[in-house]
Amino acid sequence: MKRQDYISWDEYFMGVSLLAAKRSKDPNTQVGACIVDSNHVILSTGYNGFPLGCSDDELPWARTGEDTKYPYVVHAELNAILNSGGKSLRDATIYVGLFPCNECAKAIIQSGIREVVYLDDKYANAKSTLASKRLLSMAGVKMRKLKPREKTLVLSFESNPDR
Ligand SMILES: O=c1[nH]c(=O)n([C@H]2C[C@H](O)[C@@H](COP(=O)(O)O)O2)cc1CO
Ligand SMILES: [Zn+2]
Repeated sequence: MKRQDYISWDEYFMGVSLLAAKRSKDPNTQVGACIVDSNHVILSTGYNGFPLGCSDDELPWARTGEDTKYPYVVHAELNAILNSGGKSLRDATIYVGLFPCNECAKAIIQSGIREVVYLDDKYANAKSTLASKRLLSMAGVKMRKLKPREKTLVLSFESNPDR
């Protein structure tokens, strides 16, 4: 008989997006994204970070004050779109830890992605999130909050038959 405790596609792709977020150097919010086609093939991943060649050690991670991260950081969703290497993203689904902002929504729509699956919506009342939802719904992009069956999923690097 087949295993019964295998993870769902949704859990798998959101899990990949959460793993990508672990690469983020942002001390406050780590976001990951995973773009998937209609055959359940992963097309790309990304996380929030500074552009290629722009050092994490020289640019600021501050949220407030004179010099903040905001003008420099590339959002996870845009990084995932740009990392797809020219593959078509038409009719794809993007899994993201955090609901996309309006700038990412524009890129999502223009790249042909048709569904956004998200976990957290902690900035639901921000202008950027409201504008994002307005754009995505006008463009007919589906938005779906993932309700995972389990709160956690443990990965182990130990060699263990039960992992
Ligand atoms: O959609 C998003 N995707 C994304 O990658 N981010 C990134 C930019 C910043 O590095 C961080 C947000 O920082 P903070 O929560 O400290 O304001 O998350 C932020 C958003 C905004 O919703
Ligand atoms: Zn964004």
